[in-house]
Amino acid sequence: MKILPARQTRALDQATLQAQRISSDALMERAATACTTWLLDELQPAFTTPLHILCGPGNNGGDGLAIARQLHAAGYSPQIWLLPSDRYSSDFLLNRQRLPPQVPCTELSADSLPALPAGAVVLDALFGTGLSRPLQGLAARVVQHLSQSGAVVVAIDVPSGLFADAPQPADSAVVRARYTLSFELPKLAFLLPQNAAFVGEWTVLPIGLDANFIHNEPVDNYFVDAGFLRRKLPRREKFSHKGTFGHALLLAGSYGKMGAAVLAAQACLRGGVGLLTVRIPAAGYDILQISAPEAMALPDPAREFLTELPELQPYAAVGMGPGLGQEAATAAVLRQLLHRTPHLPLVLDADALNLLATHRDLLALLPPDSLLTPHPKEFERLTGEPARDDYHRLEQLRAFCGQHRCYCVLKGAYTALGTPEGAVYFNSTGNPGMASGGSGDVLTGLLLALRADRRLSPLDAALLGVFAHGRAGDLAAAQTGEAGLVASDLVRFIGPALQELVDG
Ligand SMILES: NC(=O)C1=CN([C@@H]2O[C@H](COP(=O)(O)OP(=O)(O)OC[C@H]3O[C@@H](n4cnc5c(N)ncnc54)[C@H](O)[C@@H]3O)[C@@H](O)[C@H]2O)[C@@H](O)CC1
Ligand SMILES: Nc1ncnc2c1ncn2[C@@H]1O[C@H](COP(=O)(O)OP(=O)(O)O)[C@@H](O)[C@H]1O
Ligand SMILES: [K+]
Repeated sequence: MKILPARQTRALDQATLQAQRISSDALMERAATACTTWLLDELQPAFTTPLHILCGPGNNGGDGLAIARQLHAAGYSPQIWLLPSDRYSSDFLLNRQRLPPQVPCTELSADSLPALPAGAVVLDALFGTGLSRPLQGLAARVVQHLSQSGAVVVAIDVPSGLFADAPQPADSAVVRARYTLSFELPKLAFLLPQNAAFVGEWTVLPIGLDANFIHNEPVDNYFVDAGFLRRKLPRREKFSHKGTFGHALLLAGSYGKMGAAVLAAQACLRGGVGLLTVRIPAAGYDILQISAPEAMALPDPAREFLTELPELQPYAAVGMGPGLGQEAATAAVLRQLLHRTPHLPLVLDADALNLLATHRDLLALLPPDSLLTPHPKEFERLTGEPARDDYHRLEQLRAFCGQHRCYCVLKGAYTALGTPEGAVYFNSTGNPGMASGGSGDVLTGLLLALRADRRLSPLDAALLGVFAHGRAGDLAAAQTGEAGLVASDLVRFIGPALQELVDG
């Protein structure tokens, strides 16, 4: 799915009205119907549940008024609270008129705020994508009142006070929603950790906005769901052989961290690689041979960490990082690797990234289309500059990928894949059970397998790998629960997660 900024959302609205020859109030009615249906199906309020709808002066408020009318028609008794204004949108006014007289409608003021008992449901329809400045005065007071209550808050389109695609000043008033119902497409703000407390659980409600417009509109940001990846992972042809899927080389492990090498190796094997060779320090030889018998072991002469780069000629892709340590001799191996692989697909993670950050001249040697997989702290080391906020970090991601012509997987709840062209793809799979040691090593191994598969472009390999890794986490968590999920469980579910994506 594409992620449209607020200004493009308005153009999408207009394009829809023209293409479908409908009036703006008909579109508002669709939006309201989608929200009402969600409320009745998902929240299933009792007829006695207190239902309050807070309406602002624009079309977001118009949505709230239309929802109130629909809830009333369904037998509920919503109460409306209006934010006074000297300018209302025409569809707000139209829906104000359409409101049955039985629906109580009160103007908000500092002395007149709804009493909100715990368990009350409040629909926040104060402001949507038309927010042009932070909330102040009465609107801010209402938001504060709301956050002090124990009410279940459902934000319509976007929590009021939250900019859909830009940071707001610290300590601005923003509604803290339990649920956010967004129309047609997700908003960038939903995907950033700094907004989690405002957005709550978000859902996209399709309202039939113009698909042609969405298709043709250039964007910087995408949300990757299973539909987005359809037909990207080719099935295995009947007469394929191990050469078809590439021979990967993994450089990983050091004394005490051989598990990282094992996890990455197992994930690479489950990721469908044709052949895998693993370069481990000599002390890791038995460990690897026993825990990943399908892989070939190529022990380094040194016992505890890597000191020599093997011959690279046989390999289709090279991965380096999990459990490496940061010895000077290992940094020299990374340097040789970068010098000798101008055309080999590379996947760099963990200590390989930390070594890049401490030997910064190496960054200039990164072959084009290299794939880096930092978590936010590793990314900060790579850029050398702490991010001011999550939006700034995204700008850093675009700049870094552009400057180094690389793909960078910035790991997190919505892992963000940056491309050399400046696009960012947000992943939709995964769960907090994956926030434990070793999950990243599994991702590295899986990505290495997909980069060794010559049938896949660098972008598709990265998108598929990140998605399947999270999906493996979701499949595993369904069995183990989130707390009980460990990285080796991810390995077991890579196969099923990939199989779901196979074309045809
Ligand atoms: N294509 C879509 O996505 C659709 C959007 N609709 C709704 O329309 C909304 C957008 O409507 P509008 O463009 O009217 O915008 P809003 O309803 O968000 O508010 C705009 C009004 O609020 C004022 N305003 C902005 N920031 C303010 C602040 N901080 N303090 C006080 N006043 C402020 C503006 O001057 C303007 O009068 C969406 O969020 C959604 O709820 C639906 O009705 C139909 C379909
Ligand atoms: N809350 C979360 N929701 C979804 N995925 C998560 C969450 N926390 C962590 N992950 C995923 O788990 C992996 C953790 O990687 P990393 O931080 O490198 O861990 P490690 O170094 O322990 O292997 C990443 O792919 C990340 O996206
Ligand atoms: K809202």
